[in-house]
Amino acid sequence: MDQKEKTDIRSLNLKELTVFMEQLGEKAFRAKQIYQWLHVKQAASFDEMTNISKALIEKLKENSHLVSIKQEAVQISKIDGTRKYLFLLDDGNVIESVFMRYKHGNSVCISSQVGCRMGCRFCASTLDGLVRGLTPSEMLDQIYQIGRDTGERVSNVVVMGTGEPMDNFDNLLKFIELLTDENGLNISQRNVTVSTCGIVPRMRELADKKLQITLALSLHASTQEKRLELMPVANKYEIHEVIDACKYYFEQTGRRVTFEYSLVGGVNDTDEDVRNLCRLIKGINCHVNLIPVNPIKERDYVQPDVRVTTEFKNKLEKNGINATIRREMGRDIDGACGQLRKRYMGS
Ligand SMILES: C[S@@+](CC[C@H](N)C(=O)[O-])C[C@H]1O[C@@H](n2cnc3c(N)ncnc32)[C@H](O)[C@@H]1O
Ligand code: SF4
Repeated sequence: MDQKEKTDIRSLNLKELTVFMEQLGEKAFRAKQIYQWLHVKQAASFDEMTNISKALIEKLKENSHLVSIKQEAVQISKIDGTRKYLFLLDDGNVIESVFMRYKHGNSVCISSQVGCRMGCRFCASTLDGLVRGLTPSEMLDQIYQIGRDTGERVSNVVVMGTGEPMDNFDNLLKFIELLTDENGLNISQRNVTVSTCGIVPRMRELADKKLQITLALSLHASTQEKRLELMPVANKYEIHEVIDACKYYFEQTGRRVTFEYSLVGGVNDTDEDVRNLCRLIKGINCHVNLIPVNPIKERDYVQPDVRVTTEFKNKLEKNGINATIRREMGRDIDGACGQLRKRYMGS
């Protein structure tokens, strides 16, 4: 059987794995054992499953495929221990993930797609378009591999690497289910953040699931006109529609929404921008994350002065809006998101 036709065993939930085992003529309790190997012990191959008979391992190899991504490179920051990983997928594609240490625990930022088709002007991940969405197992294995490599527990997961998670929606939902499953890694839903450029129907659908995960909206502008300059997705979903979807998310889940705002010098960092932003999001239970734009060589966007960034934050706070300036992690190894992969691919 071709690899592609085989069941992606690490993407199955326990119920599906039980059905799969029954189809192979095995007892249901075997499913629990194998699920443990896949998601608690995080086995990289079937041969690691020492309490499973050789015959069953052969049957599993014949009928299923165990996704295990390969660490191709890692850059480690001398400043704060941030690690940037490059992983090789079975089909030869490469993706990036980042491990960060915070006071409240270790956090992993994962990719959800190979490339992205959303075309945001400042983002390196989209320069070569979308190749494909990642499977639930490929999303999970970024966390498993990093846990193995560092030997440390991962307590927070942010879906903020390459790709638009809402453009890979079913796989995203399955990934969250597996990640937060009490029989698996059991990460609390509250410690999971999904960031989107604003695909309104999917944001609303996610809200209806009433999960306890945090939704982060990449807002980056305070008016429809300015957002259009930076983010082509604004052609499809108007800024007020996107804000309404955020309000809906809060209503359905009770979870405070995060607005990400990449500050670009001379583009969205003026007094008028901050005034418009206050007007746009006033009254919403939210938090604003200000991120000085990370320049990429393909565009001439620059970071504002530190003074301008601080002023921007202070003005938001004066208007009663919670705001932080995102601390740059791994400054010495940093390239903007997606740049390590681009360099690896030789462009
Ligand atoms: C790479 S995206 C992935 C998640 C999702 N596609 C989104 O846009 O929210 C994660 C965040 O990184 C931001 N980002 C992308 N390129 C950036 C850059 N050069 N400087 C600062 N932030 C950037 C995005 O705007 C977004 O808020
Ligand atoms: S910012 Fe997010 S949605 Fe926009 S191009 Fe980059 S990855 Fe895609």
